[in-house]
Amino acid sequence: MRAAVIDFPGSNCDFDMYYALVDFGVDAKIVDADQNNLDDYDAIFLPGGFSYGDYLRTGAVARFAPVMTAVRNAAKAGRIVVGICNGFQILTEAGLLPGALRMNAKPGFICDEVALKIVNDHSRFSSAFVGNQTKLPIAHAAGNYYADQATLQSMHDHEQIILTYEDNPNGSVDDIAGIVNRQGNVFGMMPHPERAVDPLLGNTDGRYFFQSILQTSGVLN
Ligand SMILES: NC(=O)CC[C@H](N)C(=O)O
Repeated sequence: MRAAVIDFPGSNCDFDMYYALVDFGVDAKIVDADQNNLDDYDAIFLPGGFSYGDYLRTGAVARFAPVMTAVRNAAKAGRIVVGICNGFQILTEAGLLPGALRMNAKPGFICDEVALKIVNDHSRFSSAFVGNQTKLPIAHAAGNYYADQATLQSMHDHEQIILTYEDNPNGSVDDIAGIVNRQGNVFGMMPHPERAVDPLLGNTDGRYFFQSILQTSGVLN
């Protein structure tokens, strides 16, 4: 699998994502947000961070970066597009995922490890998780997911909610931590699987996320 990890000015999880992918044998490259061609890649990862300093609203500037036209085309073509934390915020701002990420209900940056429920265990991003519970790190000030009632109903109906918080840390509606688009190829979540891939990091549950993508893409058994 060839994967692009997009480096926006202010991204700070690009190397974590890059190393996690390389560790799984993925042919990963870090691609600058000024690039406008992603034709060479099977999967595109928008990493965490503070793109463009989180001005004017987190993800609101990044959605206009030159690379986003190529990200949209990849999404439309059914290729895998993943947004982690700031990447999730960018994908909602770009309209590639429904809803929005608002400031945490209790204002402040939360850096913690949280318990999560796997609500949908047969998506391309969650099929390798064992059981329906996991624990992953979070690190955000704007993780408060919001969507209106009609959107939420449609997401429930189409099994687009993949992960929820056991103990909601940020005020997200319906405890939502991670969602997929209707077509099943664009995914966003606030927790950081790339920070939980090695025993040295104290948690290896993030490996199930990468295994899910690679197994459902036919790269791993
Ligand atoms: N870890 C991150 O990606 C941070 C996300 C975002 N800038 C926030 O604070 O909400």
